[in-house]
Amino acid sequence: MIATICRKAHFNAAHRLHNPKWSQEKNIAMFGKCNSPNYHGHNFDLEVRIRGEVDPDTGFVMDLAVLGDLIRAEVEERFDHKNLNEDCPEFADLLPTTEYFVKVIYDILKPKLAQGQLLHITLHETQKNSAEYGDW
Ligand SMILES: Nc1nc2c(c(=O)[nH]1)N=C([C@H](O)[C@H](O)COP(=O)(O)OP(=O)(O)OP(=O)(O)O)CN2
Ligand SMILES: [Zn+2]
Repeated sequence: MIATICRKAHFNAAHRLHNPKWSQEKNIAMFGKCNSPNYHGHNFDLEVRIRGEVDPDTGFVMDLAVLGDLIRAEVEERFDHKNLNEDCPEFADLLPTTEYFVKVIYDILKPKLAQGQLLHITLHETQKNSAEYGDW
């Protein structure tokens, strides 16, 4: 039997949307207040979904407590209370948009999963804005 499990997490981070290849005028025209030079913060809500075979001995796709520990160690420790532009090498050459951030998190977690387990990430930047990336 195949099933999907979901673990939620939460962290805070600051960022600025700024494309260094563009003029200041073009950055402001595209990103508006998100281009503010002194950064701004978001309360990110993360949903990590794993789809795979249910182990008949445990009834688990994966132990959700173990998944929670993995998210804490690999995502929260790395990004919580960080300035994405300044503190995080993942964004040295990448705009810290929700679209890119959700793929960064996917790329961190995917190698940690067991063979055959599928991964789908939803990242809520605000209550209104989110992005998804994954194997389905
Ligand atoms: N496709 C994307 N668009 C935007 C992203 C993004 O990551 N992907 N990010 C932002 C900014 O980070 C911004 O901080 C959030 O924008 P906005 O929706 O304007 O924020 P508000 O919650 O203040 O929205 P209101 O409608 O003004 O309440 C922008 N776009
Ligand atoms: Zn923002």
